[in-house]
Amino acid sequence: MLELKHVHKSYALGGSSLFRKPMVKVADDICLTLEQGTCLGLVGESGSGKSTLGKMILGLEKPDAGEIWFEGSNMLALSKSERMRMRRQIQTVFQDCYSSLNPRWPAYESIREPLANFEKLGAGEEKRAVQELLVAVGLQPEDMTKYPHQFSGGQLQRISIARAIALKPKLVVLDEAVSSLDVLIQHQILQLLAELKRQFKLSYLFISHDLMAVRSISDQVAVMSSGRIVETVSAKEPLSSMKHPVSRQLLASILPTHPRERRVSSPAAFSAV
Ligand SMILES: Nc1ncnc2c1ncn2[C@@H]1O[C@H](COP(=O)(O)OP(=O)(O)OP(=O)(O)O)[C@@H](O)[C@H]1O
Repeated sequence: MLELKHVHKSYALGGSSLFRKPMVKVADDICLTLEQGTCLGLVGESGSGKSTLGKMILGLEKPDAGEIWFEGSNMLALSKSERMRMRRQIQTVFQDCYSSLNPRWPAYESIREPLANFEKLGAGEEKRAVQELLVAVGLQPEDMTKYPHQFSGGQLQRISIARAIALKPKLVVLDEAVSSLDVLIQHQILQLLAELKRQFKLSYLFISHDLMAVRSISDQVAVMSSGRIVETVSAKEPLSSMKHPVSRQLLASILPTHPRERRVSSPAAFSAV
């Protein structure tokens, strides 16, 4: 479904120098494949380039070099109208549900907006579609009249998810989508995402710094460090199959050496240890 071939991206480092600014590589020869109906987890420390990779797949950033293929088309070679058509097939959920939803809009407007942009439904059909989406994400149809400040963080993320799946996309880029939630709510949202993936035949790119959350939902896990994919493993393999020093470092941060000292940070981690 999605293939990245030798993708490169650099940013100029800040500063007021008159001379050529030094560049930082955030994607360095990235090659990745995501099969239809699966979840590819992308894990790595802060600043390793995960979000930039997600943005390039969403068309929000342009690679300096390389190709991004989606459903047999090179996304970087599409015309504007073809890109728009393709764009509806790839949706996203960001970490910060408070800023990704308009505080002045009731849930109805937030979920309806993509439908209004891309589909010409009658008012009754739109309302029915929004209500069905609310139910699909575990909320009530009546919740459509409520405003963001009337929801909890977990409920807001459910609305962001409803909005992301409103157009029945093929791929959803989930960028730290559960990171701002407390542990139990994270677990519920991960379960919801797994259920929606099955129900709506979705594929996911799940970006997180939390290795256990990534493993709990992904089929494949790619580890990123300084703009490079340093290791890709099946999520079914035991943790010990992760050999790269960066992967070991991520593991060490969640699994202290002595069992008595283990502070289980998520239900996913709990089942793994
Ligand atoms: N628009 C930009 N201009 C310049 N530098 C940028 C820009 N966007 C990101 N960067 C830099 O690129 C690097 C990678 O950022 P990115 O957000 O992709 O990493 P990340 O792995 O998602 O990190 P985090 O988990 O903290 O979000 C960082 O050093 C960041 O400061």
